[in-house]
Amino acid sequence: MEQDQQTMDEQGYIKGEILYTIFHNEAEHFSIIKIRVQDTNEDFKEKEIVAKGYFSNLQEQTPYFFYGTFERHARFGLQYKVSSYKTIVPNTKDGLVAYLSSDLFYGIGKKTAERIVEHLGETAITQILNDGSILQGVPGLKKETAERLASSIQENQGFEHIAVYLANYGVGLKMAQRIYKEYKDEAIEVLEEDPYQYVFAIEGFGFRTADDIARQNGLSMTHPNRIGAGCIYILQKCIQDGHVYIPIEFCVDQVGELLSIHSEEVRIITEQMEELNKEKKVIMKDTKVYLPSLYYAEDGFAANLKRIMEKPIKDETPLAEMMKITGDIEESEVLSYGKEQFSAINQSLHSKVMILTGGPGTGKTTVIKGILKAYATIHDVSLNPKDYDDPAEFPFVLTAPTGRAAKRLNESTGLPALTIHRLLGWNGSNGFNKDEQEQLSGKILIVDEFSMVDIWLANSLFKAIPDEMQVLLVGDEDQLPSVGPGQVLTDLLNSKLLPLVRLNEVYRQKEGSKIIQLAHEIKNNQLTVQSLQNDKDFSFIACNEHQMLQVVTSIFTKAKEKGLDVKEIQVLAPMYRSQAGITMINQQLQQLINPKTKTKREVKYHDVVYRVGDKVIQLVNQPEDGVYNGDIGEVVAIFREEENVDNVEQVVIAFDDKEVVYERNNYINFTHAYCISIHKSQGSEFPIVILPVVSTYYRMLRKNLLYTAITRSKESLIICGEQQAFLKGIQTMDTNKRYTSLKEQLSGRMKDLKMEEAEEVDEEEISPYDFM
Ligand SMILES: Nc1ncnc2c1ncn2[C@@H]1O[C@H](COP(=O)(O)OP(=O)(O)OP(=O)(O)O)[C@@H](O)[C@H]1O
Repeated sequence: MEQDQQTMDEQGYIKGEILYTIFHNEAEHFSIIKIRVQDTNEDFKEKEIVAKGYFSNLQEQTPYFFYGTFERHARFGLQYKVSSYKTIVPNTKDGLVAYLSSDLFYGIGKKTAERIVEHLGETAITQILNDGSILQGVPGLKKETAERLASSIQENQGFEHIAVYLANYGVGLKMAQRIYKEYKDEAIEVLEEDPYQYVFAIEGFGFRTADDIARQNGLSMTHPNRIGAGCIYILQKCIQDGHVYIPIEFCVDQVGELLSIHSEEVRIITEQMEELNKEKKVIMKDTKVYLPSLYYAEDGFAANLKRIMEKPIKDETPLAEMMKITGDIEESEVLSYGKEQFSAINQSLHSKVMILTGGPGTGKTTVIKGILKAYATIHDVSLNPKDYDDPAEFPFVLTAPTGRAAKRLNESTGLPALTIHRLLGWNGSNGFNKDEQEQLSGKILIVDEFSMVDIWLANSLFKAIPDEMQVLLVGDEDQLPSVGPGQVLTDLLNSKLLPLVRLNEVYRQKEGSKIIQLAHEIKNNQLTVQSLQNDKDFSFIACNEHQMLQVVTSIFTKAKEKGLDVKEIQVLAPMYRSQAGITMINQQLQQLINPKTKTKREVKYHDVVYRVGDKVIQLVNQPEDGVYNGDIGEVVAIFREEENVDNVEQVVIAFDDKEVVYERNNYINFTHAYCISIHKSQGSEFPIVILPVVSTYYRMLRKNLLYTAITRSKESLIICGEQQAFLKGIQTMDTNKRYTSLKEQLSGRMKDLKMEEAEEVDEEEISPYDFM
């Protein structure tokens, strides 16, 4: 403590009492306070100063040392920005009695405080901090009260002590709060012995900061903790690029580079990786290294897929009967299935697990509806959930990875469809309610937009599928892979282990859709400049990066003049930065569509203004509130702190069927959605899409990205930008290979499993018409 004091005294400080609190945010522990200055080593002569910082449990009329720096605020003038602080524990008997009987310590009145001070003397606090049980000897003090007081004193002083200590390493108060919450009294010990732990346990704690602290504490360049942390850090970073594993050699190189370890010493890295492997902190297999959660996710998914496939379907419906059944459906739907579509219906009803893939407008939804109806006829079951007394008896389970995709599935089939998270019952940090112990009920599971499902979610879903359940995985293989690690759909297709029907024939094109034509030309590498001629549902507006905002604005202005609902129009762009990036487009469109008015409430968060009426998008899964990454909503209310019982500022966002309340520390979970990223648009469709494409996006312009963007539009597509950039983009393949080993895992496991028809189905010989 004394040493801390010395180091801190070299820093600027203000000693003083809090007069009153000007602002306090409970969620972030952020406060702005007015201080009466008692002493300072700063060049400051005033009697009072406004200070701000992240504090825990500050008490008015209690003296503190505040360490920090002066800052001039544009509106509020000179302020003291506090980087750490500590209570000045009184050293007189009267002061101690006042301190112990203050609001800080519940249940201690003046009389009890006097007895404590009487018994322990002026050094009472130091004695209690050293050994809380010393309070047990205070006459008349109940054991419970003594224990509670000891832990409150330790808690209060503990945080300040740690904050002061961390400040020596340049770690601010906000981070200190997070560290203290996680490690409590062990924070300093961890910091001295293995600060790298913070990188993995504390959000926002950088590897470089931990490394600097470790080096200051004399940890050698090749210390096992340093190298181990470097490995885990590199593996975690690689997950962000979608990898499930990375080659050991690559990992060693990356760790060497991160830690500046010379090539002659790389042996030390390999040895430490083997150590981590023994401790099961990483998994090394052949030439690959994984984080355990990913290794076991792939392994678990493969094992569960095998388990499900091992139970074949008992009843076979003869082909002639299938023809008859589908013929009846065709009549009721007033269409006739194409050969591939019939194949898909027939094959899926005879396969335990099947994949259905195809581009836009090839009839995936039409086929799903056909499968549901045919299943209902074959098994003589109702498609109406209300006809079942026990909901668990309802045979059809429909799901999709995003809220919007699930909603579309529900609208197109008329059956209940949930997000995978809701289907499995997300229960917060502990995972899902449905798992291998408590599996899903139902007979046939249809998962739409399967290309978006990462290996973690695929594993969780397949765990919960009972042996007898039939599974149909539906997705478009040409779309972007999942945001999370893995490429489950692609790996399953490449493994050639599952029956597959690929729909190639386009039906919507027959209705004259240029959008679908473009999508298929991109997919088949056939698009030329001529394809970009304007049509009734497509236009290409030539402009450069600097004209983009003006062009997008004028499209919206014209749409408004024509009386179109601007909410129907969605701008999709590949990146946030640039003159024509998502951030600038959003700012511009907010001004046009939802401008500032005297009455409309707004809040500012990190330089972005959110206003009632703003269109916003959810950026992360928040299953506890039923909102998911990619859901689009509208700000419907903003409450000031004094206007609600929780005394915190709140933004309320309405999504399709629910309203979600966000407090300031969660504002990071949403952003404006006048323009959204193409990645976030996966699984959603919009009536009108505006797609800016300019050469400044060059690094992002890839075939699957542009294909995904174009296939989001249902009625109308407007591309604005440079033709050359667009043409170059659709010819650029995504070369960012993802390291995954699902294909190998599957072929290893399935060797001994007698496969059903695993080839792509081709029923050239038969046609439904033969039976009609
Ligand atoms: N056999 C068919 N005969 C006539 N029209 C069809 C046929 N199959 C599909 N369609 C029509 O083609 C359009 C696209 O079909 P559907 O929505 O099922 O395709 P999709 O693959 O799900 O497309 P997307 O992925 O773009 O939603 C629909 O209007 C549908 O009614």
